[in-house]
Amino acid sequence: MGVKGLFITFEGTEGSGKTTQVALLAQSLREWGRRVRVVREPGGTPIGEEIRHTLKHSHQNHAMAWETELLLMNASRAQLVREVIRPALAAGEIVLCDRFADSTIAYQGYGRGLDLEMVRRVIEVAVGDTWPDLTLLLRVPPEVSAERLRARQATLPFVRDRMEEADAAFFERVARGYEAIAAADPKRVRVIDASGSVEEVRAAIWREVAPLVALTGR
Ligand SMILES: Nc1ncnc2c1ncn2[C@@H]1O[C@H](COP(=O)(O)OP(=O)(O)O)[C@@H](O)[C@H]1O
Ligand SMILES: Cc1cn([C@H]2C[C@H](O)[C@@H](COP(=O)(O)OP(=O)(O)O)O2)c(=O)[nH]c1=O
Repeated sequence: MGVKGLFITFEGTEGSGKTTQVALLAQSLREWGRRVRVVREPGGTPIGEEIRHTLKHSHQNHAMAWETELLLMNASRAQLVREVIRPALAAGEIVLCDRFADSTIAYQGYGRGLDLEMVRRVIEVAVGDTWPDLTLLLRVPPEVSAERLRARQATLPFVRDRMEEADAAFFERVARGYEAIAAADPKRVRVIDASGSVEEVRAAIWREVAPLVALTGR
């Protein structure tokens, strides 16, 4: 039997540890002999990275409409799905994506307050039936992610930069959105307690991923 591709996405608020855990999971899977492709959103292709730049720097004029933001996120996604994700899956690779469609539902839908049905229709144009096999939602209390971001000395996330009323309420709505997404689709979306050490979180993720990988070959 041939080895089948697997599409795994990572979701969660800024500073929840997604980028750290994507890299660690990629390492574990490669040690297991699987071919792994790591991508991030927005971005992940030359066109997508240009769009990311636009999204990141348009805060300078505070002019971007939320619908524009929605469409740009999904323009980047449409390109990534067709240029990278589908070919990689067809070749039997495991694709790990640092944020995907659920980010749009959480940020543009719940966070910005755009109509959820409209948001879903736009996402559908971008992804078609290329939906993740598994989504790991890294859940941390807001004070933990804030502390991690301070430790990273991160520049503020660009969505927050562009938000004129950069308030905690926006991020509370995003977190609530993620909870609703997880509750609505518990089979695909697995909530990971990401407040522990890097190794603890890594082990919790591996417990979810290993059985799935074993099922898809090798
Ligand atoms: N479990 C953890 N405990 C403590 N610090 C962490 C943990 N996971 C990640 N970090 C650190 O927190 C910061 C944010 O992590 P990162 O992986 O970039 O998160 P995200 O991609 O979700 O924004 C980084 O400096 C990272 O080294
Ligand atoms: C993919 C995606 C990201 N975003 C936002 C979430 C983040 O604030 C930002 C991505 O910035 P990034 O620096 O990659 O965030 P992180 O540190 O969490 O990985 O874009 C959306 O609002 N909608 C989307 O569909």
